[in-house]
Amino acid sequence: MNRKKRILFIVNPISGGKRKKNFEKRALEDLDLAIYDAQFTFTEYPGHARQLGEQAVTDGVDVVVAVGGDGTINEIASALNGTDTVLGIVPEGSGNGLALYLGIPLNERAAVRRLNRFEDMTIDSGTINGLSFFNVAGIGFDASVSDRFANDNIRGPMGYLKAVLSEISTYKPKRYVLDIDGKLFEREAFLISVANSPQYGNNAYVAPQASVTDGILDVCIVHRFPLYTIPMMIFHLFNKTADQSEYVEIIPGKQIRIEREAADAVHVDGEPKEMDTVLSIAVNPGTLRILC
Ligand SMILES: Nc1ncnc2c1ncn2[C@@H]1O[C@H](COP(=O)(O)OP(=O)(O)OP(=O)(O)O)[C@@H](O)[C@H]1O
Repeated sequence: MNRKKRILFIVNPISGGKRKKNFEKRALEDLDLAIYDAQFTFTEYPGHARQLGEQAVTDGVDVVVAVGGDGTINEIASALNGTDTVLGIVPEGSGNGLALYLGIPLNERAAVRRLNRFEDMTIDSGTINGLSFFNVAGIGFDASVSDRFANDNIRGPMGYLKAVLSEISTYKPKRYVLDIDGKLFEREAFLISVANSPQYGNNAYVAPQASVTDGILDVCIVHRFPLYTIPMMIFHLFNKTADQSEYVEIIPGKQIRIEREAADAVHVDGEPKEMDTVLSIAVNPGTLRILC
């Protein structure tokens, strides 16, 4: 008989603006305890999920479930990346980009029941100046929005809407020099996103053709656009047609170097990080096992 799999749920008590009290009790109603031995823990501070994930790998836990958004997933996936430990997701974030792309239900009970299938796939990851990302990393307007969102007290999709509206009228495009697999591009850009998976979250598709299993990152450059085109830009974003906009250029690549005018914020799966002028980005094919 197969031994039961050890599964650890790491719950972020602030993601998505939901406290997740009694998560353990609810999850145990839906988890198949014939296949899983379950444990639960809550994060207490930023960075804690990564530490708990590293400990779980050391302890030989089979599945570590991120109960949170893309930031929580990033921390745990960074700990599991390159190991045999499998990531599970119960989406409880504000954007839930990776979960939406993988078709993981946003309903908590349905997401827990999905874990019982134990169907896994192996996905690519990216690195940006040594930090791993699994969904999307970006600079320019993107990073300013995630910085503002992180410092605000409203989470959930409304928090993102507020951050976008506060930034959009004042944000000025900046100049960048990009080297994508040896080809040079000089661009003035509103934002540059480097996408492993196609959407930021909330079904906003920045790079509709991106795939987490193709060994390639999609570099999405959004050029300066007139303010009157904003409704059209938003339409493209939510209609999976960003690649058809005249203001958007998408270049696939594996090794990417971006030089900026100054050190500034970068977002890594939606979490703002301060980084140097030069950004070195690469794809790492097939590094993370994930339940889908
Ligand atoms: N106990 C805690 N107190 C404060 N912050 C925490 C705690 N635990 C984790 N965090 C931080 O919470 C932040 C937000 O988490 P997460 O990204 O999962 O949710 P979200 O931003 O609401 O959703 P999404 O990323 O899907 O938009 C992360 O930066 C994480 O490090």
